[in-house]
Amino acid sequence: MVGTATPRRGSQQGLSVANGGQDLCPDSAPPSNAGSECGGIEFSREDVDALLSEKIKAKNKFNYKERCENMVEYIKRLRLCLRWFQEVEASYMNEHERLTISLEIAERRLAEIEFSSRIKEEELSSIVAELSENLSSIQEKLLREQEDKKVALDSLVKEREGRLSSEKSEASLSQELSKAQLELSSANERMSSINDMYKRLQEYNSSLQQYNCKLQSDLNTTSESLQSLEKEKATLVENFSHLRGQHSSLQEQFSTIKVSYEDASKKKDLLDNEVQCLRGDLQHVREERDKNREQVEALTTEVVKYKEYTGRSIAELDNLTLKSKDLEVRCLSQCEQIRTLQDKLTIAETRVEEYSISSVETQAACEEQRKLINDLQTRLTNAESKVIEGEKLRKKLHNTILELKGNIRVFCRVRPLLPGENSSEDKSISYPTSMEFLGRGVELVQNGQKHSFTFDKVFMPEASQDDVFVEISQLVQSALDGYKVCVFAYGQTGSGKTYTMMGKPGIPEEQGLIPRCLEQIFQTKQSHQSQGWRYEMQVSMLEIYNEMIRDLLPSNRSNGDVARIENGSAAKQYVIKHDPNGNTHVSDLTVVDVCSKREVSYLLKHASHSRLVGKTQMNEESSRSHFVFTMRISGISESTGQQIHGVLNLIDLAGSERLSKSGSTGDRLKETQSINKSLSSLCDVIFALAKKEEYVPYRNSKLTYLLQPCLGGDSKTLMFVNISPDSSSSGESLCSLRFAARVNACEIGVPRRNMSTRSSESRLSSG
Ligand SMILES: Nc1ncnc2c1ncn2[C@@H]1O[C@H](COP(=O)(O)OP(=O)(O)OP(=O)(O)O)[C@@H](O)[C@H]1O
Repeated sequence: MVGTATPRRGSQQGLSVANGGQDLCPDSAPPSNAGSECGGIEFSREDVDALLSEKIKAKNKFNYKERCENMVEYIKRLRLCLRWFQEVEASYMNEHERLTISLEIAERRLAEIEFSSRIKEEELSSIVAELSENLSSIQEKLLREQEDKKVALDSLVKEREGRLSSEKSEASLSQELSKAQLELSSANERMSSINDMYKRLQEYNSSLQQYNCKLQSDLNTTSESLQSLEKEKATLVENFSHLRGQHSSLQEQFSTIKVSYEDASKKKDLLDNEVQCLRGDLQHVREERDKNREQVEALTTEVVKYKEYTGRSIAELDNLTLKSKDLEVRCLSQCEQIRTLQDKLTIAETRVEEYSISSVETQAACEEQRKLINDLQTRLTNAESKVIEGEKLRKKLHNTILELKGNIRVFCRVRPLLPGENSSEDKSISYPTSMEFLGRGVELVQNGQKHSFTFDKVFMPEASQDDVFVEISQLVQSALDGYKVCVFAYGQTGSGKTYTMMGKPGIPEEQGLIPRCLEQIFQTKQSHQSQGWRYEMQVSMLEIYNEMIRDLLPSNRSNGDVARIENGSAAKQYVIKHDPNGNTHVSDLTVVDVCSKREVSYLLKHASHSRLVGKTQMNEESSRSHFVFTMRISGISESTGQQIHGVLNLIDLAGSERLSKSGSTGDRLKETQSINKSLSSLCDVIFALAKKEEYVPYRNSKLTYLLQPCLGGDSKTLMFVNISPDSSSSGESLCSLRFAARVNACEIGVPRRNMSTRSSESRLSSG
């Protein structure tokens, strides 16, 4: 740009020189290199000045012609210069325009820069203000720091002093440090030993887990062997009764054989006597015959003598002949007699022989029978002792199984959908099918979230009343063995607690646990009688309604009582007491001696009519109270003098329900609140037991106080958690399942068998 602007200035001066000094031009000689200068694009002012001065110098040196030619040449050159100037001007104009545009752009940019600089300026001014503020605060800080510094200096002095003292203490600390290091090393050693112990404990833990698995498998094998033992016991008992039958029939056979043997021996004696007589007779007849023979011989010799000496008279001879004939006849008859007697004798002898053979045979048979009887008796005693041993083993195994399973066990029962409940909705309850959780797991979906639970047993809706009872029959046996047993049903209202405990009256297949337990108890009572056991049973039934106890058995009850209770006024005050043996007594409660299932069924019917039920939105016949059925069993073995005292508590709790859902008002609301309060007290007790807390709030409700020995004592307890499959109840079901899971995790005391060997019979104490 500088290069193009400079020629413009030079050309202006050049033109003025050319116009003003036209007379000068001819004098001036054109420079030898002018053409090249004009044709060049670069033409500076200095060049033009030099040209003019050359022309002035050359003014006087050339003549006019030359000057003209020079002038023409010079003009040509000037023209060229002019063209060049024009071109330069055009380019200048272009350049000018370009510059103007770029100037505009630059101006715009300048404006922008100015704007941004103004903003920046403002920012800067604010920063400056801020900085000035900072400065003032820094100055303040500085002042403060100076003050602090002073203080610090003072403290430095003090610190120095302190340092001196700390140096002293450092020495002592270093000693302590060395001690601490020693301690640290010992602690490290301890730590390593603890780590070792930890590893060992982990190993131990894994071995325990293995042991646990082994125990589980043992448990399975034990339960299998228990089952096989049960079967063996049943076959043994069968054999036993069969042997008994055989024994009695053999005894009968033996006695008939004995009688026939005695008859035979009597007959033999008679025959022996007869033979003896016959022998005597035979001897007598033989002697007579011999005598007669001798007589005949003597007579024949006499006859011969007479014949020789015919001097005798013919009459005498005839007489003698007659005599001899008579004697011969007698002799013949006697011979006949002897023959018949001999025949008789041989017959009698053969009969005697026969009888003696048969009596020997009978004796042998008798001996055999005796041996058989002895054998049977030893087998019988063996079988009896085997049965007793088997029974003992069964009890032991059963108790071991229960101990392994835990003394408080939880069974979950899901009832089927009832008519009117929505079966088309997504199912909220499912059951895992893996081998590990089969029959023990239940899964509940609530608000799209799945909750899994495991219990000792889960009964699906298809489970029958019998399937449920089979699982608890061992517990009933425990009550007969002298244990305290408690079975209770917990769950939301309408979830099937009463159905589980009582069942449907009048339909044998739908009988609940209580009637089935009674059947088992009375059947066992009957079968144990043959083993020498005698039992006494007593029952009591009560309900807890609005935190008050009501006696449900007839003798203590009248309609007036009910009215008074229902009005909440002067009701009988039943007091719950626990004795040191863990037995519970309720004062004034009716306790009835019972001998048969029929008697208890009658009492149960009476009690279920007396029980307070009401209609709620959730259940047509909702139990509004906790029902407690208690059976005390005392047994004595006549052979060993052993005594047992068992208790069976079967409890149907009132259903938990949400006030909002139940739609209760008035008295029903009061009932619901009372039910929920006692159930929450039950939860509190279970939670305290689960956490192994020192204080367990049993006394917070009548229910928990009554159940104290079952929950925290030495009894065998089973809880049923009843669940409704209806998805609209999933919230309540989740609460129930959570509570049941806590109960399942609880550890209560070891169950104790109430057994003694006193010979004197003692009556049960009545509550
Ligand atoms: N397993 C089952 N099979 C068939 N029906 C059942 C079953 N369980 C419960 N039911 C029926 O469901 C209904 C409610 O049962 P139930 O009265 O036993 O409930 P609940 O839990 O005792 O209620 P609440 O606490 O209100 O007394 C009854 O009609 C009962 O017959």
